[in-house]
This record gives sequence, C-alpha cells and structure tokens, in this order.
Amino acid sequence: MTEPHNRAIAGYTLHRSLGRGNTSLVWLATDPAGREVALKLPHEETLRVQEAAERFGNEVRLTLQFRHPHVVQGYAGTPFGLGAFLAIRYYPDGALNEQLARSQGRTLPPAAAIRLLADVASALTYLHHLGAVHQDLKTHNIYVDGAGRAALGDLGNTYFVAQGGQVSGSPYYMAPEIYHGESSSAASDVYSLGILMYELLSGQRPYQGNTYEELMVAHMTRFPAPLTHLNPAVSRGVSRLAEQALAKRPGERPHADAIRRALLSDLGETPQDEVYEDPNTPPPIQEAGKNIRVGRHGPSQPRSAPAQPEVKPEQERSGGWNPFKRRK
Ligand SMILES: Nc1ncnc2c1ncn2[C@@H]1O[C@H](COP(=O)(O)OP(=O)(O)OP(=O)(O)O)[C@@H](O)[C@H]1O
Repeated sequence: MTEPHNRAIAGYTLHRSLGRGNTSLVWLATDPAGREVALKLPHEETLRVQEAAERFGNEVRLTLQFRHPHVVQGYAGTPFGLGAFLAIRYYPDGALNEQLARSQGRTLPPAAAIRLLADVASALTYLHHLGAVHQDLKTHNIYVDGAGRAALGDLGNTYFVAQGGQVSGSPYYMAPEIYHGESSSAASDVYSLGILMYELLSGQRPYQGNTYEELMVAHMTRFPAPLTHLNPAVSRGVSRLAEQALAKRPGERPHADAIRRALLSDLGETPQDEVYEDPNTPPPIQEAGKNIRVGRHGPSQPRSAPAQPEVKPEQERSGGWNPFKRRK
C-alpha cells in the first residue's frame, strides 16, 4: 500500500504504509538510530478536531510513559501540532485481528491462546496497578511478536481513574455497566478480557448482534455457553475463569492479576509476583526465589495528567454494518 503523506518527521525515513486507523496513518519507517519502527502520523482531520488531537496526544504521552513488556513500547513522539507523531515497536504480522483474519477461522492452539491472554492480563495488571484503565481491549489493539508474545497497544482512550476521563469502548467488548452509562473501571477492562478469552479459545465472540441495541441486550441479559462445550481442549478452570470475568456485576469479576496467575498455572508455570519499578529509586537487587522482575516496569517518568480521551465512532474496517457508530 502506498499512500501519500505530506509531513516529514526529521530523522525518519518512511518506507511503506502499514495501515490506516481512525486517528492515524501508520508507516514502516527507519528511525534516527537506524531501527525499524511503526510510525504513527495523525490524519490532518485528527489535527484539526480538538478532541481527536487530544486523543492522539494522550496516546503519545502514555505510550512513552508506560514501560512494560506486554504494553507496546514507545520510542519517541510529539503529542501535538503539525509535527505530531509516535514511533513505536514494529510488529511485522500486524494487529491480532489481522493475524486471525489470515488464519481463516482456525483457532489458535489453546496453549498459544492462553499465553497471549496471560500476557494481556499482565499488561492490564500493570495498568490497573498504576490506577489506569485501558477501555479498548480488543484484538485490533493487540500485537504479537515472532515468539508468540503479546503486547497491548492503542492507549488513546486510556486514563487514570483518579483524574477522570471519558467513557468509551467497542460494543462487542463493552461491559454491561458501560452500556448502563456508568464509568469504566479495572473491572470493565476485565470484562473485555473475558470476551477476548472466549474469542481466542473458541474462535467466536460470545455475544453477537446486528445492531448496537442487540449487542447491548446480549451483554446485559445473556450468558454464553461454557468454553469447555465450545472447545473441549480448554480446561474447566480456564472455562470457569472466563465466565467469572464476564460476570454481569463488576464486583464479582476477578482482578486481572488473578486471571494472569490462573492462566500461567494452566500452562504449568508457577506465577510470580510482578514487580514494578519506582522510577525514583534504583532497581532492587533480586534475591533467588523472590519476586521476578519481568521487564522494565513502571512509568518512565512521573505521571502527568492525560488529556481527556476522545470518544468517537470506531471504523468497522471489514465494511458493511458498523456497530461502532453508537459508541458511548
Ligand atoms: N506497531 C505496529 N506494527 C505493525 N503494524 C501496525 C502497528 N501499529 C499499527 N499498525 C497497523 O496500522 C493499522 C492502524 O493502526 P491503529 O489501529 O493503531 O490506528 P489508529 O488510527 O492510531 O487507531 P484508532 O483507529 O483506534 O484510532 C493497524 O490496524 C495495523 O495494521
């Protein structure tokens, strides 16, 4: 795909367009250090509309601020203005929804799916530890590397709960309380993770609908078939966990970290505590048998107030009916 661009970012060489989202056009580029990156350039329309510009700025700031092995790594960026951009890690296979589309309906082997889910649960554990909510967990926003490890991206709608932010979400993944008009929370992210568990382990989303209203009714009133019925290779424990994540009442859902631990146990591993670096103190010396540091965790700088994320319709990229028009 070669799409025209009229903005050059000093030090970056653009090679080809990787994809187009609602907010930006994403290029494969070489950065000043000679590294291949995915370079997000906001559309002109994004820069013109204040809410959209703030959403992009929010994504830039939080992506550069957060450091976690399962959150897409940000390298450099400028949040606002004509020179706005975000350089992030490049994933040659694209987003998970694109990878799944290429697999033509074949489900991932359960162990591979559970590994991805544990990685995403780990990313959510980190965000929730910081007091943030992602709000837009879905296959479009997950990237998988060549080793089969997942990272959560697209922090445009992420905000710190204590500071407030606009509620948003994608109808296939949105928790019942969000349909009711309540605020997002760690529990509503966990609900979206429950949807993702169904999707990756059974090959289908648990709730279907031809309109926003049908989806709303499904999320609020229906209960999906046990995952073990849809895929006998899924363990009872994981099947039960997915049901708990989809509890209608937010207070009845497990925390992301409990899901992470249960998924790792299902893989036969002993889950360790995640340790997050305090950016103001030097890293502690790790003792044998104690907590394992799994990466450069913790914000890379003291947290600053994020811009209020924009709430806007999301494009249905596959064409046809667009259930995302009625986003909250
Ligand atoms: N890090 C990456 N590595 C490889 N491809 C990427 C990467 N980031 C984005 N892409 C490609 O670019 C497309 C558009 O990216 P994305 O959905 O993040 O755009 P956006 O406009 O910022 O988001 P939104 O549509 O949610 O506003 C993706 O579907 C994917 O094909």
